[in-house]
Parts: sequence; C-alpha cells; structure tokens
Amino acid sequence: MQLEDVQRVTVLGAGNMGHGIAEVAALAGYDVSLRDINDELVQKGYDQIEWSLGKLAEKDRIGGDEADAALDRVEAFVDLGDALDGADVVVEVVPEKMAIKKDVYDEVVEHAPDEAVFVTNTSSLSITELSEVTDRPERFCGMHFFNPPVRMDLVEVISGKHTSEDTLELIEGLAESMGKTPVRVRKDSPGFIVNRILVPLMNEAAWIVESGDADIETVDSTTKFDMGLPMGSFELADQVGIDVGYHVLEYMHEVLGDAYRPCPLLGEKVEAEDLGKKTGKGFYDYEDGDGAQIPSDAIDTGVRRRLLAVMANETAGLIGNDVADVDDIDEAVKLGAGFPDGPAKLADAEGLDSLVETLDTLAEETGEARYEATDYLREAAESGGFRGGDASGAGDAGDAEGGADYEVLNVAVDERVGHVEIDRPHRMNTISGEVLDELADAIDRLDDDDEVRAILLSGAGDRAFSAGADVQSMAAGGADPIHAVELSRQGQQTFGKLEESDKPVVAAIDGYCLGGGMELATAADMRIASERSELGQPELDLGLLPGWGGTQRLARIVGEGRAKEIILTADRYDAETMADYDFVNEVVPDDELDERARELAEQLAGGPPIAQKYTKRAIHAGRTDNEAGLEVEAMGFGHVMNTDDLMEGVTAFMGDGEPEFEGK
Ligand SMILES: C/C=C/C(=O)SCCNC(=O)CCNC(=O)[C@H](O)C(C)(C)COP(=O)(O)OP(=O)(O)OC[C@H]1O[C@@H](n2cnc3c(N)ncnc32)[C@H](O)[C@@H]1OP(=O)(O)O
Repeated sequence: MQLEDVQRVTVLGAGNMGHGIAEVAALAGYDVSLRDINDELVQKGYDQIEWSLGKLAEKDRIGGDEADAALDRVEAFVDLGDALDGADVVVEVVPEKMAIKKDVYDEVVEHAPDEAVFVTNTSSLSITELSEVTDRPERFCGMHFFNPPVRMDLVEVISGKHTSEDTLELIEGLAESMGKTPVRVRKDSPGFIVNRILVPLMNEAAWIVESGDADIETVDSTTKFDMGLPMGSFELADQVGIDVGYHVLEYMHEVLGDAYRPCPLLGEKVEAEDLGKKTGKGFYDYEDGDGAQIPSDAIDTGVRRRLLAVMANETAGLIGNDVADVDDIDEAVKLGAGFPDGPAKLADAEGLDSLVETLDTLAEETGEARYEATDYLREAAESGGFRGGDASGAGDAGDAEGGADYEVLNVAVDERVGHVEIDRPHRMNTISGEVLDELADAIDRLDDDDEVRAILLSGAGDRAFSAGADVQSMAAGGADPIHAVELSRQGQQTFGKLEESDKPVVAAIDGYCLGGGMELATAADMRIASERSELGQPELDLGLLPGWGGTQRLARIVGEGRAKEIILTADRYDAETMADYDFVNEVVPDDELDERARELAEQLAGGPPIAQKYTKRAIHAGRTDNEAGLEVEAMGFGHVMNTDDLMEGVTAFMGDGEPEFEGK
C-alpha cells in the first residue's frame, strides 16, 4: 500500500492516547473510525476530540471550519467489524497489557480488510511478539505517539523482526502527513528510544536516594537546574505516574536483565499507591503539600555525573545494538522528553572518558550490573565521544554556506541574501545559549562574506519567530547572578552584531515574537510580520526584565512612552497594532510572508552597499549625539562621491535602467 492509498484510519481504543491519535489523523484529512468497547467510552473519546478541536480553533491554531471538518471525519463505533470496515491502517491503542492486546488482534484479523496495515501504539511491549499473533507480521509495526498526540511532535516508528521496509516507510510517511516527526527504531527493544533513556534515569535517581548518597531535593535540583532537563527526575516520575515507569522497568528487567532491577523506593511507592500527581501524592505531596518545590541551588556534581553516566550507557546500548543511531536518539529524546539537548550531546559535553570512569568506580564499589559500561561506550569514549569528539554535536546537521554547520540554525545564501533561520520549532524557536553562540558565528560569517548584501532572519515552522529566551535552559544557570549578567551581555552583544552590521537586516516575523525573540527582531533594521503574529515583552510577568537590549533598542524604534507601555504591561500585541506603533514596517497575509520578506531582503541586497553602510552608521551615531551623526553623514556623503556605485546609479538613472551596484 502507498501513502496516497490511505484514506481510512481505524483507531482501536478511545482513551487518552486513542482519541488524541484519532484527532491528529482527522486533522490530517483522513477518515477516522474510532472504536471502544462500549458506548460510554467511545462517546467520551469523541467528546474529547470535539473539545480539543474547539480549543485549537479558540487559540487560532486552526480555523473553525477546519475543526468542524475534522470532527465530521470522525465516526464512533462499538462494533469491531463496523469499525474495521474499509480500514487502510489500523492503529491499536488498547491498554498496555500483552494479553489484552493479543486478544484484540485475535479478533481484528477476523474483520480487517486483507490489505490493511496494523500498527500498535505500545510504549514498550514487543512488536515482534504482537505481530506474530496476526496474519500479517510483515505489515505490522509500532507507531508510538507521545502524550498528548496533538501537541507532541515525535512518533517512534518501530520495526518488529518481520516488518517489511515498505511498511516502515508507509507509517513514517503517515506520521509525516500528520505533521509529526517520525524517528525509526530499527529493533524491537524494550522502551524503544525515549523510555529506554528516561526510565533508567528515573531508576538511577531513585537508587541515588536509596543508597543515601543524596536526597530527593538534591537530585531534582541537579536534574533541573544543573543538567537543564525540563523536570526533576522525581518530579518526572510523579508526572508520568510512578507505576507506569515501574512497569516499564519491570519489563526491561525481565527482558534485558539485572541492570534494570527496579529500585525498591519505586516499588514501595507503587505498593502504597502513591503513584504521583494522579493520586495526589508520589515523591511530592500535591494535595496536602505544595507539590514539587525544587530548590535551584541544591546542585551536586556527583549526582549529575552519575545520572549522565547512566544515560550515556543507555545511549551507547541503543547504538551498539543497532537500535537507533546517535542523531535519531538525540532527536527523539529532545522531541519526546523535551530535553534541551539529546543524551549523546549532553554526555559528550561532560566528557565520555570521565563518565566511563564514573561507571567503573560505581561498578567496583557496588558490583551492580547497571554500572557495567557497554563496549560501545568504551569505544566511543576512546574515539573522543559519540560524535567522534565533535562536542558541538553538529554532525550532519545544517548546511551553511561559508563552511559552517549549525545545530540550531539553518543558514543559507541565495540571491545575495544571507538567510538565518532559528531551527527549534518544537521549542517555539526559543533562544538557548547554543542559539546565541551560533547566531554570533553566523552573523560574523555573513558580515564578512562579500557575496552577502542583506541578512534575513526568521524562525522555522509556523508557530513562532521566537518565543524568547529558553526559560528552561536559562534556569539551568542555577539562579546565579554572575551567570545571568554574562548571559545578558552575551545576548546584547550578539544582537548588537546585527544592529552594527553594515548590511541591511530584515526580520520576517511569523507567529509568536516574544521576549528575547522580540529583542532579536528589534535589532533588525526592518520588520515584516504576518497577520497572525503576536508580539510582546512578557519578561516582567516572569519577574524578569528584557535583558538582551530591549530596554534600550525598543524605545528608539517606538519611542519611550510606547516602550514603557510594552515592557511594563507585558501584554501581547497583534501585528497591526505593532505596525501602528511603528515597530513593524509591514503586515502581510500569513501565506505571503516568506515571499514578501525575501522580496524585501533581495531589494535591499540590490542597494548600494557603501551608501547603506554609512546610512546605518550615521543614524546610529546620531542617537546620542546629533552633531556626531551629522558628521558621519557628511563623511559618508564624501566617501560615496568617489565610488563606482555612484557612477552606476547616476548612469542608470539617466538611461532609465536598473543600477547594478557592486559596493565599489
Ligand atoms: C532576556 C530574555 C528573556 C526572555 O525572553 S524570558 C521568556 C519570554 N518569553 C515568554 O515568556 C513566552 C513564554 N511562552 C508562552 O507564553 C507560550 O508558550 C506561548 C504564548 C509562546 C505559546 O503558548 P501555547 O500555544 O499554549 O504553547 P505552549 O504549550 O505554552 O508552548 C509550547 C512549548 O514551547 C515551550 N516554550 C514556549 N515558550 C518557551 C520559553 N520561552 N522557554 C522555554 N520553553 C518555552 C513550552 O514550554 C511548551 O513546551 P512543552 O511542549 O514541552 O510543554
């Protein structure tokens, strides 16, 4: 079956994941049959889809018509035969018990069309074992969505032992058509990629506390504020459900051996039914206490190294056993678990050599199997890291003209325009330290490149130009004032490079342009925005202030009164209002932004570079001293008088032609 043959997707199970997957499939234009075992359950799932589509429309993520059309495509069923009628792909999302799933497949094979492809949304069970109870193991694979499917980009596409390449390609294509990022898991190994990293991390956090080496607060403070992960390890366990992690761990223990022996601390919580947020109490108390209150200053480097060492070992296990390659692992964990960087990159940055040493020491002290470094980890450490000593992790990412590869930017030069796109759409193109580093490098290169005559800035995807500083990675600075001052200076200087560039800079704003993202756009010479864009400086709502030049640059553009209004209210403004405030030069329909921004950038790239340079310099010099500005203007005027560009401009004017300026 080819992707274009897929018309009907049948989703078996209308629970949390089931109705979410059904919604995503309907939004992608597929007809959807949603089935559960009784009217009440299936109706509940259907109502959830209706509610969620309504929310998306309310937030302008989709149009009202689109929401209605998606809902129209969903039909609810209790009868399995009816639900499977005409199915091209069957997505099974029934409870995570092998026996239940097998029973379902026993029935499904009786009713499903012969050519239908089967996928299971298990998060850890064996794809091979499940495929073998069906009549089509080669047309069977895992399709693991993350919760909630409508928001999470990642889909792990897992090959069973019998799965054909065609099936994997079809399901990857299906995931892409639903707007998701599929990551292939080549082997059916417990936990696949994301859970294989997260669950042992949770287990190790518990073992650290169990052994008395640190307390819960220290482990969580280190995880969140030192390693920069989105949550503390115990906070994560509470969020996911301690029982959920525990059962995955038990399964890993059973299949993969002693290295995955669950820490008794987890078992005790499961026994006591303190399962985390869903029961009101887990490692933290959400009912009678304040929930997960994690101190930002209880960081312990020993805890960090231990958690990173275990994570590195798991990563190595996945690569060494050919389950997935390093880039896919990093991508999957970033998208599926919200890590700022993937585990391989985090481990490389720490130094694999030292992590191997940590494991060896722990193995010697405790004799525990989970500290036995895998052969692949040792090999990777010897060759300088997972990426052979390239700690930037750039690998094959990005392809910038001028010889630089970037991890979080796309940089390309075309028609004399150097285009810099922040490429973190899954995190709203937020600005991390890495984005700042790469921006500084890219701007320097484009500035030095004579082929480049204008710079265009944008954000990948259609949700955000940039939602500002990555608060999570900022928090990883551990509330250290000195670090914060340096971070502020780094942003000011990086954005200052754009402002000071001799070349005209255009910011193409589509979607959210907030906080540090707006400060970046403020450093451009011109701003063009799509109608749907929302702009603002929400820092004060976070108890912060705009620290990347916002207090200075914004006032120059919109005047002090408006700048104070924007910063002090922390409100969000639509593009039209920001055009009225003179911040945005032009507002265009959403689907015309890319073309119009490029047109403007190319127009500026065709201008006379020397005159442009002195124009920018004179305007900037005049900010604090009008006389100085006029002096630069006069000097610039003198400089251009003796240029070929002047001759070219005047000749073209006389002859009614288009000038070809060369900057000479
Ligand atoms: C010196 C400079 C300082 C600063 O720049 S401070 C930061 C200033 N910026 C902000 O305060 C904006 C914060 N973000 C938001 O208010 C909202 O987000 C949006 C309005 C942009 C979008 O809202 P919605 O459509 O409901 O999406 P969502 O679920 O909130 O966001 C999607 C994912 O993006 C992450 N995210 C958004 N903004 C940031 C950020 N600034 N730092 C880190 N992560 C961010 C979220 O957490 C979430 O992630 P998950 O899907 O993993 O839950």
